[in-house]
Amino acid sequence: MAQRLEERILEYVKQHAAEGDPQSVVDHIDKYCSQNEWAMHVGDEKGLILDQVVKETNPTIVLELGTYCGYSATRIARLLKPGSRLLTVEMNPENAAVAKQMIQFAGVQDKVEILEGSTEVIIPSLKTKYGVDRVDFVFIDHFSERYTADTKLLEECQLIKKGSVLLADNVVFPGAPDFLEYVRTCGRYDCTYYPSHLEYSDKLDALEKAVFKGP
Ligand SMILES: O=C(c1ccccc1)c1ccc(O)c(O)c1[N+](=O)[O-]
Ligand SMILES: [Mg+2]
Repeated sequence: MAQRLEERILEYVKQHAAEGDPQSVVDHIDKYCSQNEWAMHVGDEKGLILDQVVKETNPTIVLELGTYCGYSATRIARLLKPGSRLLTVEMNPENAAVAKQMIQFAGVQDKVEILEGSTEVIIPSLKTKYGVDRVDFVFIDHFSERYTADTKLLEECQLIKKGSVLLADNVVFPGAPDFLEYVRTCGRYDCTYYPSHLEYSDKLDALEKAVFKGP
């Protein structure tokens, strides 16, 4: 049996999901993590809200903060139009290695690039090192203590422009009170709150959408 939870999830997907089918990969991760071992993917309930916001945004360039095993990268990439790309940042190299294999198995590797490292280092390098001009959609799902600082960094680096959409996971559990305060009161975002539940749980959680109105 694989030593790490993330490797057990990948093994289950490889043995049971349909290779090249991102929906099958997503469904099997949800099945494993709801029936066998809890893990911190955005999950199926909040995932449907994520799908809806991605579809209404129809982004060309997506940035994800917090790859983990690649569940939401796979979930987002399956909805992206040809020629669009998703850059996802993961600071844990073991998780990045699992995510790389998960994304490859799902067949979305041509749309997804995993950037290993911390957000505070990678965000300022997106323009120079990764050829990014602006990001249309940002899924914020790493440690909630970094949500506000990284949002300010995206503004300062001029990576978000009028109309860019931020969608933050876990604004109720574990909670991101300073992020909610910031985006709701700084005057530069139109915010929408989506109440839901923590993945694979009946604990309350929510997503917050913050559409940038410009500097
Ligand atoms: O922080 C945790 C956490 C806290 C305590 C125990 C386990 C995980 C968490 C919980 C649910 C999430 O959806 C999520 O994205 C995270 N996270 O780390 O980014
Ligand atoms: Mg989360």
